[in-house]
Amino acid sequence: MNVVEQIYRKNEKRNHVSEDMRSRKPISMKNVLGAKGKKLIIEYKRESPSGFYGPSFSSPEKFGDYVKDYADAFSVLTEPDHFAGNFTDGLSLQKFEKPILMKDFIDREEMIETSYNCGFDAILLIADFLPASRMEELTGYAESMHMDVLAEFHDREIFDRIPQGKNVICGYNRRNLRTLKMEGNEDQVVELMAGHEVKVLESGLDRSNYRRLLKMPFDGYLIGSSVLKEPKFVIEIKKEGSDYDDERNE
Ligand SMILES: O=P(O)(O)OC[C@@H](O)[C@@H](O)c1c[nH]c2ccccc12
Repeated sequence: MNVVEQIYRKNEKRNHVSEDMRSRKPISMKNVLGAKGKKLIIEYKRESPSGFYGPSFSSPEKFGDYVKDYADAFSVLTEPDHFAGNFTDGLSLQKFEKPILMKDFIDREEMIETSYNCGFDAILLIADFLPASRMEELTGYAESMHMDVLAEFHDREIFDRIPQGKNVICGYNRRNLRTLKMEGNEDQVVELMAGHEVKVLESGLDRSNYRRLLKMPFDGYLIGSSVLKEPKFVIEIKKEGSDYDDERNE
């Protein structure tokens, strides 16, 4: 069983946050990413099973302070065992008034409630590990909580599990979460994703490929490791992305 399946199996033992700790109403990540120009979703994580460790920022708040002028949205890994995350990691980012995505292995309504109560604006649902029926149900539940969903996939064969919905953002993860290998097949999925208003490219964006990837018809780019290792790179990505500011990627 791979590490992601192990994580999902432990979900029933995850703590649930029932106290509402929000300091503001949800902000629509889909609206923010759907506006003109290339949008950056910058991610905070302390480590990952694919080998990342040692972010340049000692806390999500310090991370937010640095990237706030370049990020259009934040992403935070909250899974404790393999990413050293915590559901409360997003609280300190609310003050920046940008949408915050809870990156976790969500497969139940209770985790969406926890996400809302911990100040997040959007949740991640991974189609490679959830049946279409649960993708639909959990997307509907997030909508009832006024939250958006980043519905991501890697395996093109399961693309039809991605729901259409007014709160759905479609993401393509370049990393295969079953093997943890980076398999950037973005050229083959652009066509597939064309029916979604807001499209996000995730994982493995770095100095070797960012110019090429920014040219592609994605609205948002989810970037973690390369910026967490070298924070000033985010300034270069934002500048490169600004060359496309008058475009809306149809
Ligand atoms: O650190 P990277 O290669 O820039 O990747 C960020 C993000 O895309 C990645 O953390 C991610 C995308 N989808 C996920 C699902 C679960 C855990 C992690 C992820």
